[in-house]
Amino acid sequence: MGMRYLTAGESHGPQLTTIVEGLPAGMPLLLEDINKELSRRQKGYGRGRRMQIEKDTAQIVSGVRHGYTLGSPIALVVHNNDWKHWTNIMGAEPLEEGQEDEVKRKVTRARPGHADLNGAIKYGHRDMRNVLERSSARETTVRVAAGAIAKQLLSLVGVELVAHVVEIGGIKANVDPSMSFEALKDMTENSPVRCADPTVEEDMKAAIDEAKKNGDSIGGVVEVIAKGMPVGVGSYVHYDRKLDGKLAAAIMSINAFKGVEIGIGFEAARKPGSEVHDEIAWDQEKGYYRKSNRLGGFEGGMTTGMPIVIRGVMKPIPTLYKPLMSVDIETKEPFAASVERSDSCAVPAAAVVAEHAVAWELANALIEQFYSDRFEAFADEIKRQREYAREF
Ligand SMILES: Cc1cc2nc3c(=O)[nH]c(=O)nc-3n(C[C@H](O)[C@H](O)[C@H](O)COP(=O)(O)O)c2cc1C
Ligand SMILES: C=C(O[C@@H]1CC(C(=O)O)=C[C@@H](OP(=O)(O)O)[C@H]1O)C(=O)O
Repeated sequence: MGMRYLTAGESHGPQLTTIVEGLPAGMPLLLEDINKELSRRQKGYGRGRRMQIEKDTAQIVSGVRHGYTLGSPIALVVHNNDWKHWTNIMGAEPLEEGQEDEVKRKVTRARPGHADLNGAIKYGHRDMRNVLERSSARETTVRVAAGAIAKQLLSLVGVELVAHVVEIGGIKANVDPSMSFEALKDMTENSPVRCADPTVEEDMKAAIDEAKKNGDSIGGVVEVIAKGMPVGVGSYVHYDRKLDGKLAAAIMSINAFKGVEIGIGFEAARKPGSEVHDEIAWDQEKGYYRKSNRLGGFEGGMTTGMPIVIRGVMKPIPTLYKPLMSVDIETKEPFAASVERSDSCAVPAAAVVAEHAVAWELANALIEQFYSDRFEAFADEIKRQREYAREF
C-alpha cells in the first residue's frame, strides 16, 4: 500500500489542514524543511495583495516526535492570517437573526475560467462563495506542505528535484539545456525564475506589469526535473500503475494547468524515431544509461534512471480586472465581471507547486515498491535495487 494525503480548508477559513498517511517510522523530519518550501511558494513577481497578508508557516500537530516520523498519520496545519477579516462571512455557525446584512452579499456572478458556475450548478450553491473558497489555489499551500515531506523522503534516498520557469507570457527563459542539474538547483534556490540572460527576467516582469496595467493576466510554462530515481519504478503491466501517467495527472490537477509534456513531449510528433528514442549504454560506474534523455526519464511507464523531465502549461489567471462578459445567476442578466483582488501572474509559485506535486508521486511510487514500516529498511531496499540494476 502506498501513501495518501487529504487536504481540507477554505481560502478564507481559519486554516488549511493536511493529513499524510503511510510514511515509514524513523524518518528525520524538521518543521523548517516544510516552512522553507512554503515560503518559496509565496514568492514571485505578479502576485496580488493576499500574499502580503499571509506568511505561511506550518504547525505539525501529530505523527512526528523529536524530529522523527512515528509511522502514525502526520497532520499539518497552516493558519490563514486573512481569516480575521472573514470570520463573519466564513463562520461555521448558522447566522443569527439580522446578521445576514452584516455578511457580504452572495456571490452570484460567475467568473469565466474559474470553477464558479460549474461548481454552483453541480453542488446546488446559489452563493458561489461556497465554490470559490475551495476551488481557490490557496489549497496548494498544504499540497506543498505534503510534498515537502515527500521531498525530504526523496532526498534521504538520493532523489533531488528542481523546478524552474520555462516561459512567462511567451517570453522564454532560455536556460542552457546543457547546464548541470546542480548548477540549475543552485541558480533557482531563491527563485524558480532564472533566465540565461538576466535582462529577460526584467522583460518578464515588464510583461506582467503590462498585463496588470491592461487589467489582464498572463500564464506560462514550468519545468520540474527529478534526478536520482532508481530504474524500474512504476510499471507497464497495467494502465494505472504507469508512473508517467500519475505524474501527468498530478500536474494537471494543479489549478490553472492545461497541458503536460514529458521529455521533448509534443516535439516528438514532429521528429523521426531516430531523433526521439535514446540509445542505451552501460558502464561500470553508472550501470545502464541512455546517451540522451529525450524521453524524459520514462519508457513503458517506468523510470529509466535518467532524470525525469516534466513540463506543465499554466493558463493566465482567470480573474481579470478587464472584465469578460458573464451571467448573473440571480437575474440571468449579462454583466461585465469586476474584481477586488487577484494575482496577475502566479507562474513562479506554480513551479514550486508542480515540484511538490511531482515529489509526492515519486515518493509514493518508491513507498509502493520498496515499503517497510521502518525508514532505514526502506532506504536499504532502494540501495539494493540500485546495485542490482547496475549489475543486471
Ligand atoms: C499559485 C496559484 C495562484 C492562483 N491565483 C489565482 C488568482 O489570484 N485569481 C484567480 O482567479 N485564479 C488564480 N489561480 C487559478 C485558479 O485557481 C484556477 O484557474 C481555478 O481554480 C479554476 O481551475 P482551472 O483553471 O484548473 O480550470 C491561481 C492558481 C495557482 C496555481
Ligand atoms: C491565497 C492564495 O492564492 C489565491 C488563489 C486564488 C484563486 O482563485 O485560485 C485567488 C486569490 O485569493 P484571494 O481572493 O484571497 O486574493 C489568490 O491570492 C495562495 O496562493 O496562497
